Amino acid sequence: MSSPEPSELTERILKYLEGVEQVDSLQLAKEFGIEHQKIVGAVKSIQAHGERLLHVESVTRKSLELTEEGQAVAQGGSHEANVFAAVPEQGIKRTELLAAGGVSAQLGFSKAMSLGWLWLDRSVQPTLVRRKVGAIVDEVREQLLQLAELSAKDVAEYKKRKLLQELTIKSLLLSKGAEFSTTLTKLETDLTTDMLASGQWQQLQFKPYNFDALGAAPVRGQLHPLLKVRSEFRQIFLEMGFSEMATNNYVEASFWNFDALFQPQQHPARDAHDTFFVKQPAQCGPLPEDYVQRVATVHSVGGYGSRGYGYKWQLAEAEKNLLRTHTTAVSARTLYQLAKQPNGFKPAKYFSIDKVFRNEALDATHLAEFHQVEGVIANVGLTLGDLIGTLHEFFRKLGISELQFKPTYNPYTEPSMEVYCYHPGLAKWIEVGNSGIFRPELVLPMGLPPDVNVLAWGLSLERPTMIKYGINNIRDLVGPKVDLKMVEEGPICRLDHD
Ligand SMILES: N[C@@H](Cc1ccccc1)C(=O)O
Repeated sequence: MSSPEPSELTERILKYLEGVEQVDSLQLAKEFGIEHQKIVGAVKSIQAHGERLLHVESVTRKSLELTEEGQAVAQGGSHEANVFAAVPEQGIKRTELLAAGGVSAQLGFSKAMSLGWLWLDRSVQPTLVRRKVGAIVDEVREQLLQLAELSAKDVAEYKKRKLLQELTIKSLLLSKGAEFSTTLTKLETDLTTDMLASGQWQQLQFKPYNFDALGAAPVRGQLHPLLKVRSEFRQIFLEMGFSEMATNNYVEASFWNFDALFQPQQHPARDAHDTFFVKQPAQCGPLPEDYVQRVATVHSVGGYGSRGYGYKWQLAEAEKNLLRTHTTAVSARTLYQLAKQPNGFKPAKYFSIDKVFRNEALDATHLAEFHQVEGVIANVGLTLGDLIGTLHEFFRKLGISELQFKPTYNPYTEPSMEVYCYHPGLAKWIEVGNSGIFRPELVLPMGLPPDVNVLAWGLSLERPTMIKYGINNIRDLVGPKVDLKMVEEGPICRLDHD
């Protein structure tokens, strides 16, 4: 289809109208070979020149059309006629008759039976389908070929059989107005100082304001999907009464990242393969001495009912600066602060969502930096049941209601559980988090009362974001290869929480 300039089209429409009484916009579209929508647009712009040029009336018509199946029947015959035609003189086994034709053959067979065209000969084994009449008239086909002559009852019947459909067609009926003309004066869109000074404005015609027009989209910043999902998580924690921990330090002492969490100094995770150690400053500032002493003791000789690891704990190892490998380092410092409150212990619920760093092999789902979401609850007498209940509530707010737990090992929690959820899209259980109850070797040296238990769980922010935004490769979400259009046009995130 050609698409002439809009102004060309408006004049073409007016010229056409000059020679006729009236014309329908659909008819024009057909004659000009142009999309109907374009004709409607051109009529609208003619109307902008005033109401007296062109008379426009909206018309709505209903029209009957064959559906795809209806067209097939009109061309190749009805299902029942085709089934009839497929029955040979000597009869045919029913299964054989129906084998090729699928659903339509089934349908055609029952129709042909009820019309009395076919009968079942049970005097032979196996039963045969035979013709009951010599010849038939395919009325359905004939009627579909002559839609105009259908009775209302037939129309209803064929609509039910999905052979016919009724369409509503809207168009514009055009005729000449009182001030009809085949040429349009160009309408001015701006009133200039020149027009005012020369007095020319008095002769000019101005285009009316279009208050319905959409304005130009303002240029604005856009939040990255990770930030959008982060604010949803934050909202959920806040609704559950958690307060946010201060995570604004990527550099952490090994002490808080590992030692305070009862991870022995020879633990493989501390190895330079997994951890980015900081060269400068390589050592952290002063650590709380008496607490460090209690941590040293519990690692080397035990205490609080534990035998410890039985190795020589070294301060120099704990003082090494690193990029934190998990947000649990922040949880450790926050719990130590909680234990030190001058007015005694008060129950607390904390959360954090921030960046962590690991020296890992990079692939489609792993980068050297990512975000963790972590929740911590400290209260008297908490149990594993409380942890499971809280996880159910937390994940339900994320729109995940089916959870399973699998025992696992973390140096800092006992018992520890991996959290799995059923992903209906992937039709399998996927791991969504890790959790546990902090060990006595961790909370007691901090100074928390012995009857207080601390529950905690963690998950990554990237994984739910990738699932939510349908991103398969983490490099499409983070890093230099990210398509900024994805960020600009990405929808807001709504987790289905209640
Ligand atoms: N720190 C753990 C997550 C976790 C947090 C709290 C309790 C248990 C596990 C991780 O990095 O995977």
